Amino acid sequence: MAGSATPRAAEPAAGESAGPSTDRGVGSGLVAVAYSGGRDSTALLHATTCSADQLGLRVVALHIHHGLSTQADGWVSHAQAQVDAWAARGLPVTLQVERLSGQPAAGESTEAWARAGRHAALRRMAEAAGADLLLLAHHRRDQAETFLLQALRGAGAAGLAAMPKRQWRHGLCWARPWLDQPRESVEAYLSAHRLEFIDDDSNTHTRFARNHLRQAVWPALLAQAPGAETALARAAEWAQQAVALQREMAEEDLARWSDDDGLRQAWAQALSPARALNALRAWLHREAGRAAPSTLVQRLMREAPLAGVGRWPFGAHEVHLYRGRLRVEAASTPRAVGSTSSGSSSPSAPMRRASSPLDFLPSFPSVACSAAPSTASGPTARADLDLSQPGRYPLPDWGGVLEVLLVAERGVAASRLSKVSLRPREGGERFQAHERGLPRALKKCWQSAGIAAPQRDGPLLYLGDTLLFAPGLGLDARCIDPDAQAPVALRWTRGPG
Ligand SMILES: Nc1ncnc2c1ncn2[C@@H]1O[C@H](COP(=O)(O)OP(=O)(O)OP(=O)(O)O)[C@@H](O)[C@H]1O
Repeated sequence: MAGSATPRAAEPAAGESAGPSTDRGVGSGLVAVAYSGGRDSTALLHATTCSADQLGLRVVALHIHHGLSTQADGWVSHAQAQVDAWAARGLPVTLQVERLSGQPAAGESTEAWARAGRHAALRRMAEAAGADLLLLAHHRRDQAETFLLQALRGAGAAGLAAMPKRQWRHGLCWARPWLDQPRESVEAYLSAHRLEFIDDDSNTHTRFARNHLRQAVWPALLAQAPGAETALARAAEWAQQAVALQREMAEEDLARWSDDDGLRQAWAQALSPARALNALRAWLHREAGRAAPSTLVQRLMREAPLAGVGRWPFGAHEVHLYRGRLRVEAASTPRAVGSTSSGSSSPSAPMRRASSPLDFLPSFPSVACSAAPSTASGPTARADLDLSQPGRYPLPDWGGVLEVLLVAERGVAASRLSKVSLRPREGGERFQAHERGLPRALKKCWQSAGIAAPQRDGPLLYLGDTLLFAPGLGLDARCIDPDAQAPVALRWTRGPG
């Protein structure tokens, strides 16, 4: 494309080996181009139209009027005049315009609102026109900027992957044929063809992060590191490859650990922490149709593997844990905040009725199973127990089952549990919920965690004289060993073992 009169840039769009996707788009005989009237999309529309002419295809230019700028009507007129002029010269191009209605909600960024509205409108218009290939004029600088902006927001691999070259969404292939092209090539093409374009005043408005980056940060960066654009765009490609791998891995793991009934709770124990996290994130996305906030993902990783039942808010949805499976369901009211870790049904968890408390038991793989100590003589007596092997420990005298579960983090070394004392509550005990917190009265901890009296009903576990575990609350943070080789956690469930 650079400086040449040949509309080479459109060739990738029409003939690039994008597999059946691109072939199908061109096969419909119609190519759609998202045309703002600005520098880049003017060049792309021209190049595509010239290529289409040679290939016997038609082009529809799609222009979105965002209703944000007082100049937007003028941009529509410019776009129409440009397309009419090319059509008058016999080029196979027409224009479609759609005006967005509404405005950003309170607190919503104008840029994000405009992007979402524009994308929805482009999709509608391409579909109505009968095109299944839509070209966007992003180039390498745009890709580098997107990577940088995502990095500054602390994005993960998916965000750093920036924009894909092509992507099928709802039967439409969104393609960016110039994503590898430097901005200078687009400029050279414009001047070689003496093309006129609109200079959008919002591009000089530093209110938007991207524009600020373009005007203030980018020139300084290029002065220091001339190869920054290429390097950042390449980094985005690495991230795309990482994301593709993550997807493949998640598909494999979810095929094994999830089905129509939800995600099996044992997924977290069965997979490595990074893989379990990846599968969870993909599953939440699949179930809710949108990415889950990382706070929720982290929380589920921490709490869901150990909870008996639970609910975690997720926007208009809730993640429910019931009978060893996680499910994403529509949020119900009143909403319970947080999860419960007891195996008994709690008043705040009105899920499907369970015929017995055992129905709430998740199906963790038990590595070992040992019986209650023969010395146990009732819930009021003290007893020692060897809990150094993961597994289920039915304690009929206490009216429930203790489980030792392998966990990825926030556990205690199993080897420390060869002599654990079981004691009834005597009053005055202090429990520490968080590593950075302080020990507080056990009763207060139960109250603030919303643990109802029946769920507290079980043995307190001690290592020597140090409180190790309390029913409904889990491990005392003072016993958690961040460097434990095979960390385990404990869970108490009332009901017959
Ligand atoms: N109002 C619009 N109508 C149709 N397509 C648009 C519109 N705004 C942007 N696009 C499409 O999205 C691409 C990226 O837009 P963006 O505003 O991020 O970049 P840009 O560098 O300002 O692009 P341009 O120079 O083409 O306006 C554009 O090149 C164009 O293909």
